[in-house]
Amino acid sequence: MATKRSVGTLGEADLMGKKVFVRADLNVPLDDAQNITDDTRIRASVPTIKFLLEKGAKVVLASHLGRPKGVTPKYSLKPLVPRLSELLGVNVVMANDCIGEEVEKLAAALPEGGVLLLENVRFYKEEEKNDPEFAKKLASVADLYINDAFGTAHRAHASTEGVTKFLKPSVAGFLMQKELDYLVGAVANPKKPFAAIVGGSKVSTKIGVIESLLAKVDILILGGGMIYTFYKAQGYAVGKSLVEEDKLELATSLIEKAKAKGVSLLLPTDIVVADKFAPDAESKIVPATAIPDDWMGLDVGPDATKTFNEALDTTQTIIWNGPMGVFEFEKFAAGTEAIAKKLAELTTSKGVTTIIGGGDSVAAVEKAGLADKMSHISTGGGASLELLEGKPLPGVLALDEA
Ligand SMILES: Nc1ncnc2c1ncn2[C@@H]1O[C@H](COP(=O)(O)OP(=O)(O)O)[C@@H](O)[C@H]1O
Ligand SMILES: O=C(OP(=O)(O)O)[C@H](O)COP(=O)(O)O
Repeated sequence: MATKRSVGTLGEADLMGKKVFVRADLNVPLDDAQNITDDTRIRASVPTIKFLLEKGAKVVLASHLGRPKGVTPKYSLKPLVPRLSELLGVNVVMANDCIGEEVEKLAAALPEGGVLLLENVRFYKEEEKNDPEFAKKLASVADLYINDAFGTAHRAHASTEGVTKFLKPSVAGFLMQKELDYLVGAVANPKKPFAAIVGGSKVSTKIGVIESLLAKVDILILGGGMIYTFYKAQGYAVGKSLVEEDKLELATSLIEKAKAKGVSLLLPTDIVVADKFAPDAESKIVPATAIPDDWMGLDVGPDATKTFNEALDTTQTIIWNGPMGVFEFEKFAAGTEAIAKKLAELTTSKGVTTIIGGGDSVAAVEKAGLADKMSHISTGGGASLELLEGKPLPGVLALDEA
């Protein structure tokens, strides 16, 4: 993907008094009382907005929240206003819509250094259809466009892609830039040795990532539910563990590809097995070659963790996507926690570049309280997966080149 122009190239002359349409990913989790349960994505969006406000711009801020079908009060962005205002140090004005007369009036009345938050862009089906008329209406209240919504950059929607046809320049925000620097830059030109750790539930959802990373890494560590398909492909008994019967040949071919490319592929040597899929299941540690019938593997064992740690000790760059086990159950969280701890230690004590590629691995790092110890934690699950598979993201492609 060509390098894109970043917001840092915009100066006071470009921004003073200008209305800037900022697409952020403010898709944060809310509880039943509409309280924000994790404000990471809001905090991650602040540097770009603050930069614009300091340069005297007027910010028209847009996002989606959830996957509403039409106007749905539970998916309103209104609950975000107090936290946004607090983090930005300004009183954020909220519109009841994302297009139309009221939005036009509020945008026209914005002072320099003011922020107008639009209502959920997905309240219109035209957003996800990337309808040009809708994109034109969104664009009509602003002079230029900044896309900082990395988490939504894999969607070709009106506010992430269509709007760039009507606003120039269209540039990447600081968060978008940082995500691309790590997930594209550091992965394409890693400090070597370079290791990837891939886990998660199924091999089918990670094939693209594994294949793409096999071309770049020195070490590939596999964990999570997908490993039982690899074991079965090698003729081991896997009991009641998760297996994708139609991916056995693929698993064998991935093992062969790793060999051919000289990649050290590490599968766990021992497993924590359970008698049922439940937090209170009976559990025991067994060799990977001896999973008993009627038991299922839900975590990697201590020997595997030791081997993984020794391999990781030799590296300079590590990318991690997907938990090592069912980390949501305390009894089966140790393998995932050990990876989180190891990466935190290597980042802080040895300056190793550690990149956490979105999704459940981020949740695991946060659960372990180690989020601030990693080099980069992606704010996009689906988007980071697509990037790591080598797919171009429509929301990035549409931006001006640097
Ligand atoms: N051995 C296992 N058996 C079943 N599920 C597993 C196993 N190990 C991990 N998982 C589950 O995989 C899920 C995450 O998978 P996935 O969505 O592919 O990862 P990510 O969100 O990081 O991309 C978690 O909910 C976790 O409980
Ligand atoms: O939460 C998001 O993606 P993620 O769960 O893959 O990280 C983004 O806001 C994109 O949302 P979408 O998958 O409804 O388009």
